[in-house]
Amino acid sequence: MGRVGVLLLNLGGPEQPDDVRPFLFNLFADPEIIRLPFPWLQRPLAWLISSSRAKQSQANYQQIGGGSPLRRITEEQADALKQVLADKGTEANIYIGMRYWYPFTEEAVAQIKRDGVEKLVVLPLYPQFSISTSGSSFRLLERLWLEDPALQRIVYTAIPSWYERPGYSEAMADLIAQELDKLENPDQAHIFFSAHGVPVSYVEEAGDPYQREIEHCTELIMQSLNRPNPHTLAYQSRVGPVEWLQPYTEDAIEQLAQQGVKDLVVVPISFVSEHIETLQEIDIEYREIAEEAGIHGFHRVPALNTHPRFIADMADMVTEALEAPCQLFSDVVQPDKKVKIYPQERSAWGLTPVAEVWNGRLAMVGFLALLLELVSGRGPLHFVGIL
Ligand SMILES: C=CC1=C(C)c2cc3[nH]c(cc4nc(cc5[nH]c(cc1n2)c(C)c5CCC(=O)O)C(CCC(=O)O)=C4C)c(C)c3C=C
Ligand SMILES: [Fe+2]
Ligand SMILES: [Fe+2]
Repeated sequence: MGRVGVLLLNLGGPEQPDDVRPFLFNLFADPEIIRLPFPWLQRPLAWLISSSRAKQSQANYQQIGGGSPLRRITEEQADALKQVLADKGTEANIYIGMRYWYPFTEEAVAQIKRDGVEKLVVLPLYPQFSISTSGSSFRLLERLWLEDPALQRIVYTAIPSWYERPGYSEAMADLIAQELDKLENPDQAHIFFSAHGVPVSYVEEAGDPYQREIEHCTELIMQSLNRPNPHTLAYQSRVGPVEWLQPYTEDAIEQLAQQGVKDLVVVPISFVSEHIETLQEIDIEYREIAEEAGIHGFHRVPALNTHPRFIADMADMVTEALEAPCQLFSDVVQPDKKVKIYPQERSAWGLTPVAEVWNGRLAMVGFLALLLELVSGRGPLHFVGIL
């Protein structure tokens, strides 16, 4: 078959306090995370937001030991996957490509080239597709491939999302069942799926399939679980002033408290490893909200990490992908290609929706320029090298 590689894609996380600000800068400099009409504004804005957010974010990471455990857990997953693949007769090198921190995707791709990999499976560690996660990594890889003829010789296939695999929903159901069975009245507990949110505009304007996939995913897990418990889906980790997918996790918790729910079993479903948003946001912030609202039985289902059923399923997914027709980055970067990114209409004079959108954008640019100058003492023209 030739030399086989598996590239695991992930977000990355700061490993120590000093990493937090540059990590945040990398994240906000990504146009798939903040969608701006003017590319030149991306880096000044990323600098502004990362600078203003760094302190709070550092304090959050401090609550979980100072840094993210994401790299360590992803390396454990990679080792476990390599072993299970070898047991099945497939010798493969596993590479980790993080989007916003070490080991960066670019480093992983350079290593893949040095190792002479001939057949590559690109597997994002996000069960559901979002343009802000897997989509962003695929777009980066698409660019690296376009720029490098050596990479173009590698036969690769990219897996856009995989939450529908029975191995995944069974592993999730197993973890939920274990948590329920610790309770005095397991059937009365409310199962609370908390997915990472995205801005509504990603779904409604850019055609992100994320919300649809998350909703389908929770239904499949409930079917695998096959228990009578009521369940709710809500979205966490909102950032910034725009509207994100609703209901928001904090509001949904308060509503369930008002309905008299006593035991809440929280299931994080957008991600397969423990990270800041499970260990700090759910375990500390949302627990506090629940307790203040009167829910004293707050329980959290652990992330899959190296759950054997999950790792075995990942190994199956890799061997199946090696046999199946290849999916190129251009096929998976934006699944719903027919959707227009920005509202389009014929140009016309007057206060049309397009004019209103542009008025809003220009006002935002003016406001940000002012803010930038206030915080840094330097105007936006400095940042683009004009002054
Ligand atoms: C501002 C927009 C953001 C979007 C859209 C977004 C989508 C998104 N993110 C994850 C998973 C993770 N995000 C993590 C950290 C993180 N994400 C954002 C912003 C957006 N995410 C910020 C500002 C941060 C930094 C942390 C903070 O300051 O609050 C992480 C954590 C990595 C770690 O350090 O452990 C994960 C994981 C998904 C799945 C997703 C959309 C589907
Ligand atoms: Fe995020
Ligand atoms: Fe957060």
